[in-house]
Amino acid sequence: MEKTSTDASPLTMHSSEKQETVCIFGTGDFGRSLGLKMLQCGYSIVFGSRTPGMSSLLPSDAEVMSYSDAAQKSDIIIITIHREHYDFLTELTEVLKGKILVDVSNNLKINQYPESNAEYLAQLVPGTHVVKAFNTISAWALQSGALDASRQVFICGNDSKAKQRVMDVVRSLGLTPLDKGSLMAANEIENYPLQLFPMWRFPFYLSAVLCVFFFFYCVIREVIYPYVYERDRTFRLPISIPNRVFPIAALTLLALVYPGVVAAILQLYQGTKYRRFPDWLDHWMLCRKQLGLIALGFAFLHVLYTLVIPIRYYVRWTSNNRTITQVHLYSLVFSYF
Ligand SMILES: NC(=O)C1=CN([C@@H]2O[C@H](COP(=O)(O)OP(=O)(O)OC[C@H]3O[C@@H](n4cnc5c(N)ncnc54)[C@H](OP(=O)(O)O)[C@@H]3O)[C@@H](O)[C@H]2O)C=CC1
Ligand SMILES: [Fe+3]
Repeated sequence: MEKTSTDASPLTMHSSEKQETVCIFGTGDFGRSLGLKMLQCGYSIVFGSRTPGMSSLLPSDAEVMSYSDAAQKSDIIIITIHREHYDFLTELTEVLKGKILVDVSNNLKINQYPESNAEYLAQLVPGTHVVKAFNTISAWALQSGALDASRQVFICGNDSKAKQRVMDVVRSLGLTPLDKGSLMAANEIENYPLQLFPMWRFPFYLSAVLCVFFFFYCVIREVIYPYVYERDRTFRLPISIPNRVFPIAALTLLALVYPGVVAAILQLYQGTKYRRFPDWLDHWMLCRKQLGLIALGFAFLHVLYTLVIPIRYYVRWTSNNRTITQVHLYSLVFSYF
């Protein structure tokens, strides 16, 4: 296969000073994207591959060689290979001794394996310093530069020096490292990309409960209670009542955007601000933005519904007007005869 190249001139100002060599195992989607980004940031990249001569679409400035040759070129090796194919790394135990192995892998299911991929890698290749990183960054985002919302890179590992070096690499790529502690945290970090909008779940359930509660409250107050008066209820159920529910939900959610008061009371009660908040408060603090956005959504719906109601009144007015005109006309005609 012909080798296609991608231009990768360094983007960083001090790129000429850096030129540290980093090895990337695997020439798949993620390996290629990360390699290109690192080249642009001034690193020298050596790819390890099963088929060095066949690798296509790799940046032209990068070297490609066999896994064992590539491993000798750097003491940081980023393993962009799926966990199922890690077995062959045992053959490289000697070459990899003392090196920093960066595990970027993700799984297809939450808690797919008994141990995390990073811990499995550490058991498979003893004598190495395994650091978990980059798994929450997608190859697409690296390529397109669409990293605005996901600049955070969770990092964990048992060797603090190794972790620091990986954090330096992360920083130099314009990303933000977030130290999650020892390799025991790898399981949590690996499950993270599999959780669909984790911070939206609580605000979503809360707003659903609020809506249902106030909807039934309004139905009891405005439909069941005045039932005896036989009023027109067709318009109330889908329009008037939701339009009353939306602002209540919006204001309640907006009030919940400020858990800081609860946190401050708790700190006063505990007499210190250095103790960890309980999990429920921690989670509440973390999903403030989502609560605010849902509140905004409800406020928007309230505006829409409020605009719809006068239209309904206008339609009723015109139909009433037409009926009254016709009644007048008929009474005139009958009075004539
Ligand atoms: N794609 C993404 O957006 C992200 C991927 N990741 C993780 O990065 C890792 C790589 O993902 P991705 O690049 O998408 O996967 P690909 O399938 O595109 O690439 C995997 C690479 O692994 C190498 N490899 C080594 N041994 C084997 C083997 N026995 N069978 C097949 N391939 C082998 C191959 O490189 P070669 O042929 O050169 O040996 C292959 O190109 C995964 O662990 C994934 O979870 C993490 C975050 C995001
Ligand atoms: Fe209003």
